[in-house]
Amino acid sequence: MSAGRSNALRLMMNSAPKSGRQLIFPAHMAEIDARTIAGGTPGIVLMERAGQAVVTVLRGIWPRRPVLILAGPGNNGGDGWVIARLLKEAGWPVTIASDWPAGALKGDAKLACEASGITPVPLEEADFSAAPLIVDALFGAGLARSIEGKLAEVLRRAAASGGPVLAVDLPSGLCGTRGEVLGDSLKADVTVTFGAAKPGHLLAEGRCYSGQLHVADIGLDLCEGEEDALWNHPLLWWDRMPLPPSAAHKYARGGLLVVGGPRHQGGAARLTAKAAAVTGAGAVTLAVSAQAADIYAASIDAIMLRTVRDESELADFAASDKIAAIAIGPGLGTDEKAAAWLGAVLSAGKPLLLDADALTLLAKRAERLAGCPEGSVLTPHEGEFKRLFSDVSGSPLERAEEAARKSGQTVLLKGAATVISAPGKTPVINTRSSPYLATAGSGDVLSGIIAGWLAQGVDSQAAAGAGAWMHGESSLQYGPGLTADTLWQKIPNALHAIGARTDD
Ligand SMILES: NC(=O)C1=CN([C@@H]2O[C@H](COP(=O)(O)OP(=O)(O)OC[C@H]3O[C@@H](n4cnc5c(N)ncnc54)[C@H](OP(=O)(O)O)[C@@H]3O)[C@@H](O)[C@H]2O)[C@@H](O)CC1
Ligand SMILES: Nc1ncnc2c1ncn2[C@@H]1O[C@H](COP(=O)(O)OP(=O)(O)O)[C@@H](O)[C@H]1O
Ligand SMILES: [K+]
Repeated sequence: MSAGRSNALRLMMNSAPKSGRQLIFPAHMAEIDARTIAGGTPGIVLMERAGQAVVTVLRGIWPRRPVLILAGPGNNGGDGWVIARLLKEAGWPVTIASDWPAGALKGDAKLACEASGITPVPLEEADFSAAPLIVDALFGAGLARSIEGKLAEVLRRAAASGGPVLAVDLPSGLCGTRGEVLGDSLKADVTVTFGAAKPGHLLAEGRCYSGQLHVADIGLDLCEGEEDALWNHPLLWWDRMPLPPSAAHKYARGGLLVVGGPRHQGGAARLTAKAAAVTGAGAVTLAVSAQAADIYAASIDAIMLRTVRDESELADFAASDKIAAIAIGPGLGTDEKAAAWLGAVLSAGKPLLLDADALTLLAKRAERLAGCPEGSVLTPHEGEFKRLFSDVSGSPLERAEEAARKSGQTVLLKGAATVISAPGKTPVINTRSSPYLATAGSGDVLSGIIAGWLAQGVDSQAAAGAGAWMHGESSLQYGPGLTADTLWQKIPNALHAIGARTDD
């Protein structure tokens, strides 16, 4: 590793240790909890640390104000009782609403309730009229079924109060595994969770319900490598990315072939090609038919254009030494000719970035999926995913994993939270992104970034992880006004943000 690279990494290590990127399912976290207790840390000590962590975050955000704590029947409620006691000791006006007084509680939650010296009001009598700061400690990791009836009514009243909400561990009613709301839930402004974030904080409705997420270290016995998923960050892949050596020449930096389509769809492949070039592929060539060449040529400068007569000429070019990877799908079309061109690049044996129309074509002829060269990346959005893997169901995480298993390739399932799964590897969830990405053509730019890394010899999982992160980072740097045809211009900012530099 070069000195430049190691310095960049060291800087990142200081700001975000890799362990901070672990994602753990709630049921798995309960095992870690039990292991920690068996290792000599009493449960009540963990609960005390959890409560203390919440109070530290809470006091860092809000000045003293009335607090209403909703406490449930389990240990999530126990945390609520610790928070109540600590806030009361600090002189905050605290009310606790719970249908489970000390006599109805067990274990650490009972101890925490008794230690508080506070008598709860029943949930039905919780007074939200003054818009207090609401601490949601009803249910966390132990949510076992949908929230209904009286409990759902309390959550609705809390939501209607307009008071800010801090959720303890998980917003009550949010499934920590899948990110779905079970019955009802309460949107939090801030969530403080313990040990590691849960996939449910990021997936489906989880991101919106969890608000600003804080992960508190409470001394759980959590091992490196036991995570169920990883939360995307440059630390996961940056040490696998090449930096241009001083003696670089363009083909050594990676030759990428981008396959174009009909005249009227030229924009998509051009966006892919431009994004790949900015990402660092040294020589990007767009291959198009003679009929479409003038349209493509009209708005590319740094991208090379090559006209090909037919699929056999495309196959020859794809197989040449100058091509390290191939991107196909954006603007390809789905007619017979497009299918033949897809067949030509599938046989080249180079890592492929398969998106858009290429995925639709593959869905029509599923046997072709098995012929994809090793190290390829599939980037479906929800619609394409359903076409391609019609028999796969579950959360985005489960579906991406199953699709990677079935196809033997890295699958990146796009969405507000994007999931990247490679066969046999821990899946990665990307939430570094802006909703402004929901604009036509932004997926073509993502394809270009990933293909740009594939062309530089980066493995498919790292290329997809880096692609999702840089795409999102570019969108955040852009902000309002983002359109796909200018998004690629922010890619250099994303490269700078992750510390890319040369060896010098
Ligand atoms: N892991 C850690 O490291 C640490 C974890 N800590 C904390 O512990 C929390 C997990 O505690 P937990 O296991 O007691 O589960 P919790 O969320 O309180 O709920 C279980 C209770 O709720 C009930 N119930 C469930 N769903 C329901 C529904 N829909 N409607 C009605 N009732 C429902 C369920 O009833 P049952 O299903 O048994 O009938 C049971 O009584 C975790 O989130 C964190 O805050 C920290 O203290 C320390 C470190
Ligand atoms: N609400 C959102 N928040 C963050 N990213 C989003 C959101 N909606 C879409 N995206 C991202 O925008 C891109 C859209 O890609 P895609 O659906 O293929 O669009 P297109 O086909 O028009 O290029 C994906 O990378 C997706 O993850
Ligand atoms: K909660």
